[in-house]
Amino acid sequence: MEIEFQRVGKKYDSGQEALSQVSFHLQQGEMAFLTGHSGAGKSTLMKLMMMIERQTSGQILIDGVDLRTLSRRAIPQHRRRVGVVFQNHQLLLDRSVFHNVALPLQVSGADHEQIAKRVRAALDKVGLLEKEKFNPMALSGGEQQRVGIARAVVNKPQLLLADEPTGNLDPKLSAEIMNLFQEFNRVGVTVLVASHDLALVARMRHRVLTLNQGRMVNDGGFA
Ligand SMILES: Nc1ncnc2c1ncn2[C@@H]1O[C@H](COP(=O)(O)OP(=O)(O)OP(=O)(O)O)[C@@H](O)[C@H]1O
Repeated sequence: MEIEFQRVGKKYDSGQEALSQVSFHLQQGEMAFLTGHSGAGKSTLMKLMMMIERQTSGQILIDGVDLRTLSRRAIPQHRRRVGVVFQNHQLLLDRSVFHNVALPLQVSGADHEQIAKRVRAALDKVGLLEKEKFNPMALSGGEQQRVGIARAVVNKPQLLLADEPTGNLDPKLSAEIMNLFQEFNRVGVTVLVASHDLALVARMRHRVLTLNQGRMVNDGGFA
């Protein structure tokens, strides 16, 4: 998936201007990091890409299509093409690892056999195939995060967004999670990872986008 922001602004109803005049272009198949202080606008930028929030100025083009021109019906279709990973992974604790990963497929109406195949393929990619019957509470923090990643990729998204995916993890586990994102990127998925961890971001040697008080202050260089 290819993404282009053209002078995008987002002002919340509260009056808070979270983004202003943000322009950048992510090529199909590119991987980049998004950094910036707390409140700089990282989550807002990702919410605009998922159409959870709408920009108040400027244009967002996804594969050349202006998001404002999408019909109401096209919005869920768009969201299915985007996989999202959060820091607090938001797993459901009343169901197994398997059923957590299966959720996005159930929403999109796939049959049982197909669901089982896709869920196991996703769990295999994150190295958790043998834990499919476990309750998420019985897993370590790093494993829980990998379940969240399996769930994000089970629909084979063309864009993977991760908002502070390593926030609670130690450096070794954080590096493992970043390597996983890199593997998805290697097979053609466009990946954008928001992270506070500048040392980790620098080690990954990808493009770095930096927000400061809602403005893009650095694009292209390494952290
Ligand atoms: N729903 C909302 N309503 C009003 N203001 C909001 C809303 N969401 C975010 N903001 C404000 O917009 C600004 C940017 O917030 P955002 O969550 O995008 O930053 P962030 O860079 O992701 O921060 P963090 O790293 O702390 O998650 C902040 O000032 C925040 O308080």
